[in-house]
Amino acid sequence: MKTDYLFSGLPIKRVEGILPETVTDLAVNSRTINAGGVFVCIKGFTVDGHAYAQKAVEMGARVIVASSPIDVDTEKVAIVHVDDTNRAIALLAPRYYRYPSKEMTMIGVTGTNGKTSVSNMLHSIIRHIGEKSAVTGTIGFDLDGILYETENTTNDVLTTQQLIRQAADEGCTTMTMEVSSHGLLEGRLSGTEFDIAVFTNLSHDHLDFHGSMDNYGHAKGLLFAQLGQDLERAKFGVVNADDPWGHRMKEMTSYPVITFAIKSQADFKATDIKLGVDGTSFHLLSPEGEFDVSMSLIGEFNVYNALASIAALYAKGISIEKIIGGLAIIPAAKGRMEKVETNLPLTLYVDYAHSPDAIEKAIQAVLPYKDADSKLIFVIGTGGNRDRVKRPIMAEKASIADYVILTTDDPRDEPFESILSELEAGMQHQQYACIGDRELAVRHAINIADQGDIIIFAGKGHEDFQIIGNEKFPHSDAQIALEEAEKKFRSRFIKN
Ligand SMILES: CC(=O)N[C@H]1[C@@H](OP(=O)(O)OP(=O)(O)OC[C@H]2O[C@@H](n3ccc(=O)[nH]c3=O)[C@H](O)[C@@H]2O)O[C@H](CO)[C@@H](O)[C@@H]1O[C@H](C)C(=O)N[C@@H](C)C(=O)N[C@H](CCC(=O)O)C(=O)O
Ligand SMILES: Nc1ncnc2c1ncn2[C@@H]1O[C@H](COP(=O)(O)OP(=O)(O)OP(=O)(O)O)[C@@H](O)[C@H]1O
Repeated sequence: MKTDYLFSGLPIKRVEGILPETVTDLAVNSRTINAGGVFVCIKGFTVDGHAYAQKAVEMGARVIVASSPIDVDTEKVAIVHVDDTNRAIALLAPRYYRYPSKEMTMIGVTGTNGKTSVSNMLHSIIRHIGEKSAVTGTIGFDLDGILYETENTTNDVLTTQQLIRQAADEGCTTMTMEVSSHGLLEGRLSGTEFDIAVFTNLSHDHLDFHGSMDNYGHAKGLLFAQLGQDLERAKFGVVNADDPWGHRMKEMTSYPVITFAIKSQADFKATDIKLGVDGTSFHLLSPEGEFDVSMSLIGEFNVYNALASIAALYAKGISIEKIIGGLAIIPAAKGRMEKVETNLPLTLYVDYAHSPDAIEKAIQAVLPYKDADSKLIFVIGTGGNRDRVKRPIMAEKASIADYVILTTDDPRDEPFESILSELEAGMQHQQYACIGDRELAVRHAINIADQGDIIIFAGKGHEDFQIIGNEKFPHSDAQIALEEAEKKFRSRFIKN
């Protein structure tokens, strides 16, 4: 790319050395920059990228963008001095990738719970009707059926633009992105033009980062504010009218807002909801008339997720018949109330609930189907060195289950004892155990289970690791549970 073009529009304080005519890469990581590239030094939470400028030069960088003094040989490399490198990369990244979000319908999904579930519903339905689609989020980057690992739910601004470019070049008509409040506040979405912004709900989470619910809600609202003011373009907000924050989101955009709800008046409303053990059906009231909807996903929370998806795809211009045709056949997102296949006499679910509201919703999804003489066992852990205020509230919600096993979910550097005692403070009954080692906690759940019991392993979802210290160790709730259950139940209950 022509260097002049890349840097036009960037407020530059001064340039040292000679800028090359063209550059071949744009990077924020000295370890992966290609020769001939521009390295932007980012001050992170852990290290300062300015310390890696020399390494980037050794890798072949031709230009360094910096906001602090750096020690490199300006015979070999040009230094572009700016005030703020975070703002610089936010301007450079979309330009370098040629503003790719303008080439597709971009859908952003935000909210405390349901982002992954709704994003994957949208992606699956779009693919079902025969269009190419991409989605990024907690599970990774799914480029029309091929999954790539990513670091964050909402990636850094450079990765984001690179993934959008990949999706556009692949011919995707739509890209759906899970939008985290961290991502919005840190400007990771700069240069991403969304067409549809979806808000699922807001409840207690991440208060260690945001400080208050008001700040947290405001951060989510940035997605709606960032729809912009170019009212010539057809853009839409989609909000949950049953959530008090739905109205606040509506105030943050000038674009039309479509509402969905179960309890309140809304454009898309579910009535006559039938929650089954193997699926859900409801009657849909919509601006296009009434429809019967059925799907294999369980729990009332998935009715909300389905309504959000129907409203967003309606905003994109897809017919409601086609949308509900797709909904009828889609599987649960990986690790979201996902049933573990087994012919042993137990029902096992792996779930990603790690906020108080999600815990309550996950338990309520199965409680009605439990036999009177069987138990619902709930295994729940929380992360170390993160939001401590939510711990007792998580245990309080988990107490709806008959038996609760309190454990850890990425303890990091925090001792098991402090995590467990803060969880334990919220327990509402005595039927529980505290077991810090998650593997032992999963085995204990199987060992206290009787035939016919239901166990939900919550918090890890799709993840196949446990972070202890700074290291990721392989860990799968489903695999450990099946192994233990085979030992315990196979000989006892399965004849032949
Ligand atoms: C606290 C936080 O936001 N951390 C993010 C941040 O990491 P960091 O600031 O520690 O980065 P750093 O290691 O200091 O590096 C600074 C710079 O030096 C560069 N560097 C570093 C080393 C080197 O050898 N060479 C080099 O050039 C790095 O590439 C980077 O440009 O920048 C990284 C790259 O973009 C992110 O992956 C990382 O997210 C971490 C993994 C994280 O846990 N973030 C959480 C708080 C988060 O953002 N979560 C939300 C989801 C929340 C939800 O559940 O809803 C999310 O969107 O993921
Ligand atoms: N609409 C919803 N309302 C409340 N709880 C939900 C909803 N959808 C899913 N859940 C519960 O929350 C858990 C997490 O769901 P999901 O991964 O879709 O949310 P998320 O917003 O992507 O979460 P995260 O930000 O942690 O990745 C699920 O496993 C389920 O237990």
